[in-house]
Amino acid sequence: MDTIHLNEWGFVSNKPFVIAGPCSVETPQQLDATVGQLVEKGIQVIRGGVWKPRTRPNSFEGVGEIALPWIKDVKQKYGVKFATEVATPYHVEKALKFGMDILWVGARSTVNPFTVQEIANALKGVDIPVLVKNPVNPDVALWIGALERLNQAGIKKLGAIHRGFSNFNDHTYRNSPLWQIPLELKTRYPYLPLINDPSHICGKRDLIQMIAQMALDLDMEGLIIESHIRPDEAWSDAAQQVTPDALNVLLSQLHVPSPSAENPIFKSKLELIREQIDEVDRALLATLSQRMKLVEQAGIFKKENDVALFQIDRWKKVFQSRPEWAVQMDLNPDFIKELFRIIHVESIREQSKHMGE
Ligand SMILES: O=C(O)C(=O)C[C@]1(C(=O)O)C=C[C@@H](O)C=C1
Repeated sequence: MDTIHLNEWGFVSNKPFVIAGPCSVETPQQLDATVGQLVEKGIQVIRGGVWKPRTRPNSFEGVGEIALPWIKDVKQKYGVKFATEVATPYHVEKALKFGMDILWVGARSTVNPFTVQEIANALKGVDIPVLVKNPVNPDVALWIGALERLNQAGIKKLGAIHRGFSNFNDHTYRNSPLWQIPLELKTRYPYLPLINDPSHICGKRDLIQMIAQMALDLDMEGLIIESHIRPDEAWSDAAQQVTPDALNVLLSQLHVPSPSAENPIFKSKLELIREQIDEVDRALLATLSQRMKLVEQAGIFKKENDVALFQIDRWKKVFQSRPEWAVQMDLNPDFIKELFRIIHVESIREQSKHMGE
């Protein structure tokens, strides 16, 4: 993708790049008071939903385009940049007409290539930063596809927002963070700015600090956080919004690690540790290879005796004992469970190679 780095967007200097503001623009008074306080705390880029895609009908779906002149007014009054969500070409047209500075594509739009393409077409020839939220489902290809569509339409100031993924039974998060997905995106596109949205991941304000810190520890470039003058009275997402004061405290407590250290002592020590990791990984692979050879032998033996490959009783024992062993060795049992699940699939795949012989 042919993109322009965040530092060259013209208004981003600090790390993290912070976008804050209400979930929804509600009234001119709410907007003015919230933006006024945020500006006092040093926030220069405001977010605010005008059109809100809601899961259920009859929920508050944003005040709509009547908010656009209010936004124009606060932009002028406070000298801030403003970001909002667009989901249709009509939204794009209206947002551009009222001088919106940043647009974002929401998670429910990112899942639909037709919608993304329509938005991209409406943005042809426009030089505006566009941020693409991850799709609601953990599909990195769909996320990349949406970014590519916008990029091919000529949007170069492009960024991604990690807002978490829909889940069924996660009682901790509103949207599970599944950090491996944004990390995969970052691995493939290291220069694409990645902005974390702890408000939508958490769904409640007390976890925001922890998620925001995690995002910075993973070297994400920015944060988009919902802030409202009176969060409990907010017309949408009340539980996850924080006051501008609380936001200020939260931001001041965040620590921004440097992406890599130039200090030569640090570098040589890390190099030493990495050499040891290389050695251990080699031993790990040798052990895995040894295990696979035994599995292969077991497979041939089972085939000779016309016994099924999948041995449920044995497998249950393996699957139960390894996480127990893991605890004794200070390893996370859930990780080991997952690892052995993958190993078992590979064992069966390896053994089934011999089935036709
Ligand atoms: O014990 C066996 O029968 C094996 O083939 C080994 C193994 C394993 O990977 O541990 C593989 C497949 C079976 O379902 C159970 C266990």
